[in-house]
Amino acid sequence: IKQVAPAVTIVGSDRQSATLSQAQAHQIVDEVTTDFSKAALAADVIILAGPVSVITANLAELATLTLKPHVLVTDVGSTKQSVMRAARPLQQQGITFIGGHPLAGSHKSGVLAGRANLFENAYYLLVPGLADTAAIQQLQQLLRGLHVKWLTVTAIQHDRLVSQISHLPHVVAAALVNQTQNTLADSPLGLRLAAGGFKSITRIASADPTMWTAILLNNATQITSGLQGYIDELTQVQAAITAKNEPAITRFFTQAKTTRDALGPERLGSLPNFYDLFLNVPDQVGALADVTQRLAAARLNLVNIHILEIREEVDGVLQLTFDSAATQTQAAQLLAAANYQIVRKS
Ligand SMILES: NC(=O)c1ccc[n+]([C@@H]2O[C@H](COP(=O)([O-])OP(=O)(O)OC[C@H]3O[C@@H](n4cnc5c(N)ncnc54)[C@H](O)[C@@H]3O)[C@@H](O)[C@H]2O)c1
Ligand SMILES: O=C(O)C(=O)C[C@]1(C(=O)O)C=C[C@@H](O)C=C1
Repeated sequence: IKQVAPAVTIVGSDRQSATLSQAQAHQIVDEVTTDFSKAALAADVIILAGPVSVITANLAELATLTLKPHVLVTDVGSTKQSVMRAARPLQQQGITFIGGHPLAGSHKSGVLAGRANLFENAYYLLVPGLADTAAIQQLQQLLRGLHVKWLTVTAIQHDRLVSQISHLPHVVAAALVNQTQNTLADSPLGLRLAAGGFKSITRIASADPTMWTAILLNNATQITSGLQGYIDELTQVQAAITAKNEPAITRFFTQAKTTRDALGPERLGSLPNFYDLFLNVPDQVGALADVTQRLAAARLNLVNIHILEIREEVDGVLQLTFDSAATQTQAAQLLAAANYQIVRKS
């Protein structure tokens, strides 16, 4: 919002004053307050961004206030049916509410984990409920700096899809970490041996427990049903291993590989027009700075930079994302000439 509409005054409200000071110090917000209702009464647009359980409580509180009649209320919560239910009393007063959910983010939380391009090219799901086209356009106009792909869904569709592609994976990652920790508790090396595979599948186990507890409680039916399907899948492969059923095991992996390969490499959102370069970087102080300085000196514009893996005393893999094939090629030539090993281009 700050980039595209600098004249808008953004008031940040949070229960933690340390969070508010950080947000203000980094000029993410103009004003701060721990008094939610005071901020709400003065607002033209309200974006609720606490854990889902806090969003539903916020909606109940908003219904007790006399808000500006033309206020637009929205949220960014990861579940939508309970949020839309909690918004009903507000809607009954004629206040516009649009459910929202940007489908991107990270396992990090806190105000400094955000960045201006966090949602670039990601899907941003909208559940308009009773909101009209003008209100949806107003929200999209305000958030145009996110450069997202808007998609309208119902709350039921939302919770079903997201339970499978986001909520279930978080449960699986956390369960795997806990089970590994328990199994290797008696081994001094234990988790220290965890290599790339374990780390890639469990990155999201580092996500915020408060946020995820709220999500599981607010999408319980869908998540428990997805979990049952997942348990069934595990039971089938367990039976195939016990029976030494080689074709069944190979089928299990082949089916998964075909589906996963079709998703393409990891990239921002899923727009195909990004060009990635994966290169090995030595585990040395300043390696990252050296790469970015070389690109900057050659005026090669980076869309994103992502450290995929840095293992102690071993090279790490850096994913550099460019917005054109020409920039990608120039960057590859420049870095190869500086003795960086290009692992792959995609
Ligand atoms: N992290 C992600 O990847 C992601 C992506 C899309 C949507 N979401 C959703 O966005 C919302 C925020 O997630 P986040 O990752 O930004 O979390 P976060 O922890 O970074 O931010 C949540 C903020 O809410 C504040 N808060 C908590 N309880 C509060 C209360 N009772 N009153 C006032 N403030 C309170 C916290 O102090 C914190 O500053 C959640 O609903 C989450 O489900 C998260
Ligand atoms: O990439 C991550 O770390 C995330 O967990 C982001 C993620 C997801 O599951 O994809 C998490 C929750 C949100 O509601 C949307 C996005």
